[in-house]
Amino acid sequence: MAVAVPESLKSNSRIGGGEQNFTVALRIRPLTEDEILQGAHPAAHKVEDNMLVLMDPAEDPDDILRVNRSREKQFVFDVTFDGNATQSDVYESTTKFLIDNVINGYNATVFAYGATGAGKTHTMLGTDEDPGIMVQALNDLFLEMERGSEDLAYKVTMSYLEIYNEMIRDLLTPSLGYLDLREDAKGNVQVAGISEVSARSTEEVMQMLVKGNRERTQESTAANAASSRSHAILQVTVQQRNRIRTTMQEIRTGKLFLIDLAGSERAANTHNRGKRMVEGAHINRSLLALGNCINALSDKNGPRYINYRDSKLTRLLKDALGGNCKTVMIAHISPASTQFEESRNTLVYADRAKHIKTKVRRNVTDVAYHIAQYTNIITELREEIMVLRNRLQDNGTRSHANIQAVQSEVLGSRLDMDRQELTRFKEQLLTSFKDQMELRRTLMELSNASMEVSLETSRNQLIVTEFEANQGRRRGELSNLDGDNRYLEDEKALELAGEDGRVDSEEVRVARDELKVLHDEKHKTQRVITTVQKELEVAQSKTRKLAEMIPMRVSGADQQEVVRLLCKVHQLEIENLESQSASLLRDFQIKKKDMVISRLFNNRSLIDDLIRRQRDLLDEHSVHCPKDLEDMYELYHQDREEMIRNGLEFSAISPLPDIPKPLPGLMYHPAVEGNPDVGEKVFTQSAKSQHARRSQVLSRLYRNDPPPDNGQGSPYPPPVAPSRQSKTSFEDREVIQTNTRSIAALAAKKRVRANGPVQDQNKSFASHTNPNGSSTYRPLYRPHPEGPPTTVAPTLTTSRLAQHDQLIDGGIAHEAIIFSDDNLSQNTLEKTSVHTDTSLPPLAPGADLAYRARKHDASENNRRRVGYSQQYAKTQARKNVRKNGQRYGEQDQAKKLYSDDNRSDAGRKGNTRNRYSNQAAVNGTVSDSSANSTPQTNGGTSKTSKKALPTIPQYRKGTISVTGHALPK
Ligand SMILES: Nc1ncnc2c1ncn2[C@@H]1O[C@H](COP(=O)(O)OP(=O)(O)OP(=O)(O)O)[C@@H](O)[C@H]1O
Repeated sequence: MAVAVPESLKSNSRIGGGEQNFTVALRIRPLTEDEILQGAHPAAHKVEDNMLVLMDPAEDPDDILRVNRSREKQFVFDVTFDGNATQSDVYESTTKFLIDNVINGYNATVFAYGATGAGKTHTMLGTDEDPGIMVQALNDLFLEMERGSEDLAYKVTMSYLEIYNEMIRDLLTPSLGYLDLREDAKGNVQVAGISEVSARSTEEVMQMLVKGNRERTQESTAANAASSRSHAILQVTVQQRNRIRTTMQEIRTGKLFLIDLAGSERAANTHNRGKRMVEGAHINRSLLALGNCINALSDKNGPRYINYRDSKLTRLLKDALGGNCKTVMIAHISPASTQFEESRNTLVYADRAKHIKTKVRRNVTDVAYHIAQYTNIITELREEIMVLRNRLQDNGTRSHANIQAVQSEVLGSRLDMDRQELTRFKEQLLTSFKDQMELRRTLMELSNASMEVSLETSRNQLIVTEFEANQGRRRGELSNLDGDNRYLEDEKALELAGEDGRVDSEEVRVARDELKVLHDEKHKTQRVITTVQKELEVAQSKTRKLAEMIPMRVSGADQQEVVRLLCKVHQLEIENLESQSASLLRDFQIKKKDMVISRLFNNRSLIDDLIRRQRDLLDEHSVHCPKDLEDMYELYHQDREEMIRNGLEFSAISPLPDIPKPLPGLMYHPAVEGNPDVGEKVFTQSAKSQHARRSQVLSRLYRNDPPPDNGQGSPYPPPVAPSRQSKTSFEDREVIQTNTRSIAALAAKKRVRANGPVQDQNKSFASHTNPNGSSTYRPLYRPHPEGPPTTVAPTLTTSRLAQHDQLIDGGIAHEAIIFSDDNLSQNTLEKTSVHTDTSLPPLAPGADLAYRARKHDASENNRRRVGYSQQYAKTQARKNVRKNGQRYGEQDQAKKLYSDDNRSDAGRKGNTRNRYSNQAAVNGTVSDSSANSTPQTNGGTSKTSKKALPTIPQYRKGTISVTGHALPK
């Protein structure tokens, strides 16, 4: 049955000092079998937790003297236990709260009081199976100390003694005999020589307790089979001190006294005799002294003299009874009616004890160490410092290791983050690079498409302008026809004319339609290019920002190196793409230059026609030709002859018109008019005189100086208008340019001859010598994709080849071509005389590869460039030599060729046509326009001769080709 802690005990249970009342508890044991056999009945009854009623079993209703007295007596204590209370209940309510007080330096006493056989030993000592207060208190004490602060150190000592017949005996060391009580100057009573045994655990205390109990004097009496014949006192001293040593150290000393008193006994009940009776007398005397002390201490009139000295028991319990101690008295009674008197006496004593007050204070000793002790203290402190240092070092090492572990962990996580971030950045960067490259590639393809459109546009424009130029020629020729023939031709023209009056061939119509489509395509492509360029700028900006941000976000050197390499790879990809783009651009430029060359040749052809027509008009109308014009005619003839002599005849491509000889009286000497020999003499003047004359002409032309007097009094031509001057200058520059080309072409021809067949040296050309002595080279251009393989290939004369190469690779002329190409206006093109032949023969298989090989053979190109450079140097040297008036064999040869050519001409009119016809017949022209015609071998104004006009470059889908000529067998 659990017993609640009474309110009165709660104040005592608090840790602290001050005046405190005795705590009195009452325990009523159960009836024993003997008592029941004796017919006893319960006389004591617990009526409440703190109250009992004692019934007087001897009440006699007939006793008149006691009639007015109450049969029952009520007692109130702090707590009351009956026979149902357990050992634990009693301990919890009476003793447990004292443990903390003792540990903190307060004294406490628990003693069991009562008659013999009332159950004191049972409460205090108990049994092994049902331990009493001593065991439980010591057990709790050690547990509390273990739970105490680490800064506090405890020392527990115990002594166990008995007072038997007023003699003190050490139960732990019984051999010590009887011990005396001594009192120091402060009045503290101590047992001299008693052994104080240190205990470190509850087990040690229990072992000592068991050992001491074995030594305790117990005898069998009539009242108790195992009656304690002595007072047993267990003293447990707890010293508490701080672990930190200082010069002044506080030591708290708490003492716990657990006392099992011997029971008072009445001799009548115990039937003791002899020794037992003596023992009983001592017991009763000491208990009487205790009772007296209690009576004195509990006097309501205030404290009076307390005679502790009447017994050793009271002397030892001096502090417990009236001093510095928290005291708990557990009174024990038997409920048996047969023990009524003993029980009543006990209750009366206990009731008095309730009024006893004690003054409790903490037992604190401040220890001041002597200097002599300081050495030990210092040594101890040093040892402690060393221990602490080692501990710190261990902790430090552990901490250092921990820091390293944490650092490595942080580093690892950072590296992981870096790695993850790098992966993310890498993906972003690669995506950005990929987008950028896609855009660049798209831009390149669009640029290429734009170039293709441009080329295709030029090709169609060429077709149109050529056609229109031919129409112009034809109109001019018609104007020369007589009436009937003109009528017939007009009828034919009307038949061919469309609704708009324009006479377009099918090819021209297609070309015009394509031009419209190409015009739209050009603008459309340009718009797309603009859009893609903007997208590329955005992508570049994004990539730039990413590339700038990544090094700041990625800390590792390796990671940064990875990013740098990625950027480098991207840069290389860009360069690769740019080189591809540049290659495409070069191809495009070459194609455009080829086209420009073609246009220039056509332009030259137109100019030749113009000159011829003008000359015809001059002849027909016998117009006086000014001296400077005659000079220009002369220069024109010289250049032409030189080209012919050097194999730069344009007959196969753009034949020179049959220029009429200069009019007599101007260019020629009057004395030799009509005499070809004399005429020849004119052209066989010395190179020096030729050069001087040429220089004069050029000088005049460039400075627009007035022509010199011809000595015949002929008037100077009227002053040339600025526009006219300009035109003349342009034409003159053309002449100069042509002359320059001639020199380069001559050099090229010589080089070709020196190197043997071009096909061997240069895989792109096959050469053969034409019957007229000029070399014709067949370029191995790309085969027409729609045509079957054939042995027929287009041809290119040596002069064309040389001009082509020279223009492509040579200095000023090269640049001039580029600029003239870029600045070539539509009007200019329309004015250009072009002849086309749509029946291109397919090329031989592999020709394309050969052409490409030539284009991309850098070493070959370099070699050729070196050759051109050398040739250019030679040309310059020749010019210098000419300036010095030296004569060259080539000029003689040119004159001879020119003379031969003139002699073979049937006449000025139609001479050109004859030459075209002859050339076509020799070369076996197979153009559509001439395929069904019969080649003319003699002069005349036949239509066939017109159709056999010189071949010109023909462009197809951006690929250069040349109107074909059958290779000579
Ligand atoms: N609360 C109890 N419950 C059961 N039995 C008890 C109780 N108290 C005492 N007894 C029994 O009563 C008998 C006497 O008890 P105990 O020896 O403890 O008395 P005592 O007061 O110590 O006597 P004495 O003064 O002679 O030593 C014992 O046999 C004991 O087992």
